Amino acid sequence: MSRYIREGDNPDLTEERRKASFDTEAMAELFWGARNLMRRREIANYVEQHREFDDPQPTAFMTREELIENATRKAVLTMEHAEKAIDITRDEESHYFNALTMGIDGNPFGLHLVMAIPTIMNNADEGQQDEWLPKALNREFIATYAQTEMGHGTNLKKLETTATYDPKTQEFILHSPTITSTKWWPGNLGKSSNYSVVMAQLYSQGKCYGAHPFFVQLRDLRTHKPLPGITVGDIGPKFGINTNDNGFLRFDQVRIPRRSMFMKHAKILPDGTYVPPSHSKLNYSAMVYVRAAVVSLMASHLLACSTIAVRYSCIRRQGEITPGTGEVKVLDYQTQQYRIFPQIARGVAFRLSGNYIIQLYRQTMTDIKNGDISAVPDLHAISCGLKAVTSYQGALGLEQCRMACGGHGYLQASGFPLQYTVAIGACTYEGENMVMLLQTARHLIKMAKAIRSGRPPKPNKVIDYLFKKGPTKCLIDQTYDPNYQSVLEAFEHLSRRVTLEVYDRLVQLQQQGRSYELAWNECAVDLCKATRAHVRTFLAKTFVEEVNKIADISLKSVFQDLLQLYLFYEVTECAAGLLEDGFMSGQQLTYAKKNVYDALAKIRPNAAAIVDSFDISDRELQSVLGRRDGNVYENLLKWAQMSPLNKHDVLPFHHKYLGKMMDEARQKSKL
Ligand SMILES: CCCCC/C=C\C/C=C\C/C=C\C/C=C\C/C=C/C(=O)SCCNC(=O)CCNC(=O)[C@H](O)C(C)(C)COP(=O)(O)OP(=O)(O)OC[C@H]1O[C@@H](n2cnc3c(N)ncnc32)[C@H](O)[C@@H]1OP(=O)(O)O
Ligand SMILES: Cc1cc2nc3c(=O)[nH]c(=O)nc-3n(C[C@H](O)[C@H](O)[C@H](O)COP(=O)(O)OP(=O)(O)OC[C@H]3O[C@@H](n4cnc5c(N)ncnc54)[C@H](O)[C@@H]3O)c2cc1C
Repeated sequence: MSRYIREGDNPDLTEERRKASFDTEAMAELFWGARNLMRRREIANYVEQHREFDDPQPTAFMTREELIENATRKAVLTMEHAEKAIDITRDEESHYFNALTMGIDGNPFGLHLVMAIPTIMNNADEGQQDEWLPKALNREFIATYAQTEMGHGTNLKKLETTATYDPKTQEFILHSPTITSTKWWPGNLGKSSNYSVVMAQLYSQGKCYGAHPFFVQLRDLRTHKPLPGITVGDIGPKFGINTNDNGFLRFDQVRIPRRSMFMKHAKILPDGTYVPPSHSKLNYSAMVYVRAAVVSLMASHLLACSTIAVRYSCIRRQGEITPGTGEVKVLDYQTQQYRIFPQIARGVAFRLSGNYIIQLYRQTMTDIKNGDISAVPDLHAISCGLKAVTSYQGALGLEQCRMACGGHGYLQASGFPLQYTVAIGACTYEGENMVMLLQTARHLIKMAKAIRSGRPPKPNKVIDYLFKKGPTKCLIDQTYDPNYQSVLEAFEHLSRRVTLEVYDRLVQLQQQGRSYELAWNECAVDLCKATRAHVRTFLAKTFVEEVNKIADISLKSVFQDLLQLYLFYEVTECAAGLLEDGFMSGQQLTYAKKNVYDALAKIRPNAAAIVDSFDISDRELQSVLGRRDGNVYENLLKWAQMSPLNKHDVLPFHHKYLGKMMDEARQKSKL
């Protein structure tokens, strides 16, 4: 019996769990890996046993100051408990523990862990690492990553903060020369951090060498007051992540020692001589890390929101399908399935590619340490495209889940506002999505040039297919092929065609006299399409490869249903492109649609068990609609009764305004 079934649960949800064709626990093991799943359970138990991690009230009812104080309290507790609760050397355990204890809306250590420590690990030289890393890991300071300025986020070449080297004192002078040079956005900068990685234009011997990272103390270690010459604060409430004190920062001729510059790659010698790095973008590795991590992060958001939507749709009865047979669970409507199940499938696809890209990141960082930088452009290209596509599709998917839950989906109690507002940040941070799509397109255009000139680069799993000659006509038909060769070939065909077409147009525009840059801008929409097609191909192939590795037949069959849905849903999404050149026929599109509908029907009886197997606890979901026990209605009422507005039957200012107005209106009407 499923470990998710307990006495007192909503019977509709129990009925769904009993219907499953597979063992939920075995599926959870397959999804997370046996060891990880066991550790997740142990960590979750640990947190449940320590009630001090509980929020004093739902965070939705807290003011911003209360939110930040609560997050800070829990962050300190988290660090105090970490060594007892988890193996701190295992990232998976840290991420899970942190998510359970601190939630997803931000915490004072967010940027310290995600960007500052990776920058120290990858950009500090040995001496600097010896000095900074133990203190960073030991929480002797909290650092953030200050790069974006009020005037520039994308175009790093135009950052205005300067770091001018003074050989006489062997110091850099940090300065913010204009209002637009104010650092703006860095997470945890406003109030929590006392150190920061600061990106500034490096000047030495009268020459500018471009943006470089510096490690800068911002606040006094004892009083926590900003150091002389430093102005720092919170940028105010935002669309979401209001638990995070995203900040602003200005420097007024602040002097820092020469060794504050990160010197693993580029260096300034004491006399001011600049030593360039082996690759000009090695200083950007923390950004590459977060871009890669976003893919898994989007998987987590999608799987959490589809868990909420599926569970709620199992207990929500509304309307009849066959008149007179009683109200159905809303999950029985095909439209509901069409809204929610593709989000599950995409979540799984993102999880699988997310694992791949993080491994590639780790391998590339190791290679760089050993002096091999050859994988840097490939990692950059695929991580930019994946970050952009998964954050965008993730955002759309979360919104579908919310809308699938009707009015209650619009409540903060649903958990959707928190998930959505956190998730959509990823469309912008770490490189705005259009900009990221265009970065991948740069790489694709190089590949197109190589194809046209008949000189393929050295073999590479991600782009090799571009150099293949695929079928000239789509081979999708009604026969079942577990390798989905014809679908993958269709995606490859679309990617290859769009890439080559936009390359040819770029060349043609230049032949007509446009500069490369102007031609590029005229082709930008299609360049983004090429990236999307390439990323779709990558996600799809990774999904197929991973499903083919599953040994257990009953579990494999569930994954195959999700894969079928994923692939044919993507075919329908890019149908215009496949039909445009006559590669796919209308009949084949009809087959694809039929495959989507068949997959929805196959997934339907397993849906509740599938989302259970993602093993997302109520503590993580923070959702009344997505509760494991399905007891939504009584808990919605309890939740509303906790609203601070309900502390008073009559609001203290009622008689001052509305009461007075109505009294006066009544008086007047009596006259
Ligand atoms: C369940 C799993 C949970 C896991 C949880 C784990 C971690 C948490 C994950 C998520 C984080 C959560 C919270 C954190 C939230 C927010 C943090 C946000 C932080 C930030 O936003 S920091 C600021 C980020 N800013 C940017 O991204 C700026 C974007 N701009 C750029 O990157 C670049 O300027 C540019 C647009 C890419 C262009 O670069 P530029 O310097 O102008 O160079 P060009 O001359 O145009 O290009 C030259 C050449 O270099 C290539 N290039 C560019 N960048 C890179 C790179 N990084 N690596 C390699 N190569 C690069 C470029 O493509 C060009 O190549 P060519 O060969 O074509 O010339
Ligand atoms: C939640 C959140 C957290 C953040 N955390 C941090 C942090 O910790 N540290 C930090 O340093 N920064 C942080 N940022 C800043 C973030 O990295 C930038 O906002 C982001 O890189 C985009 O830059 P921008 O805001 O200057 O947008 P702009 O570059 O001004 O972009 C505006 C619009 O112009 C378009 N555009 C710009 N350039 C191009 C181009 N070359 N081609 C085509 N279109 C273009 C974009 O599509 C975009 O829609 C954060 C931002 C957010 C929202």
